[in-house]
Amino acid sequence: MIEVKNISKNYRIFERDPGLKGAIKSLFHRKFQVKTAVHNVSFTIPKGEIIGYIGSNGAGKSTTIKMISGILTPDEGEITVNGIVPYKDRMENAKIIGAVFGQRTQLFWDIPVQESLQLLKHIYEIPEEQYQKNLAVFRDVLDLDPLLSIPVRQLSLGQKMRCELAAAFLHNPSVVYLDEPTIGLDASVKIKIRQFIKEMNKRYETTIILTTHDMQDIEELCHRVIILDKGIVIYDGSLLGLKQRTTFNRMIELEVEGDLDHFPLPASLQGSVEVERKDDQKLVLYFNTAQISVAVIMKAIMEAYPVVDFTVTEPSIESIVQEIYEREVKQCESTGTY
Ligand SMILES: Nc1ncnc2c1ncn2[C@@H]1O[C@H](COP(=O)(O)OP(=O)(O)OP(=O)(O)O)[C@@H](O)[C@H]1O
Repeated sequence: MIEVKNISKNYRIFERDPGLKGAIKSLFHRKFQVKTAVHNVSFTIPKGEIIGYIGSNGAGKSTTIKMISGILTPDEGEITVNGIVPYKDRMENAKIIGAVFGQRTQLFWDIPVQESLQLLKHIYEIPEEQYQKNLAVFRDVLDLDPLLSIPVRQLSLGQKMRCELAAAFLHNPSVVYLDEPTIGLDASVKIKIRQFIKEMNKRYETTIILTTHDMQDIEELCHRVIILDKGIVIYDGSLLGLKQRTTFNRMIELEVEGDLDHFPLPASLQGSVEVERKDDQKLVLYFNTAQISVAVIMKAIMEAYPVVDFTVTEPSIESIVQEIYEREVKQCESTGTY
């Protein structure tokens, strides 16, 4: 269980005038700006939950993860991970957590993966039986066999990520932080990695905090999402609830035979749907199922248009998150708060 109560973190960014004169001056008068990366953030994550911690670049996601994993100390507020205060008891905390930080590696660059995993076994004092059992699962789900004898520096990005995940879960941590685990990977590796995360969560009830810009990761892995914007939590709730918050929760893409100019929107749909014209034959209708059903729209459409093809889809989470950001910005502008 992770409990985060009212944490804030500011960074001091030192400023220096250009040139030698500036360098000498800065030795005596250090000017700095204060940047608030995380402001008054609170949440609780029960054991075994996978949460998506999302937000735009610079929103404060990594800073939060660094505080929960004990790398940084919050300026204000409190954190406990399974009862341990991570930044006070780093050694104890390290035993119960695992982490994958996008571009960094915890494997040893020049030695074969298998030997890196052996070293981690000794560092974490993993019993032989547990090590062999976990390795067997990782070899199977992450398809590690062809990679074990290769030094990390010779692996591709996707191959390295599969090994990083094995390293992060090797000691059966109860909490794992995954920072962009699928960034830059091709579709088949992404699928494999998501399967692995699901499998670990199910098998060992591992609590997982996932930061990602890939909304497919969120769709497939998380029931709950926390959205951060400029260091502040702007949404904490279910993925379903997030989808329901959007103005339009469905869209129908439509292709007609002939020119759309000859077919005005049926009067019964006016006011209930928003229309986007793609080209002479293609149209997208946006609407909310709380106001009007797909069946009512389709009946009116079939009567009014010579329909060739149609699809009913949900808007992407990316567009929903974008809408929530924009709503937040407008609210801040109208109240004068930022
Ligand atoms: N070491 C640092 N010194 C000064 N400012 C920092 C430092 N680390 C982060 N920041 C600033 O704090 C803010 C939050 O950064 P953070 O890395 O937590 O965001 P993020 O949500 O993880 O972004 P991204 O999605 O780009 O990784 C940003 O404005 C960033 O410039």
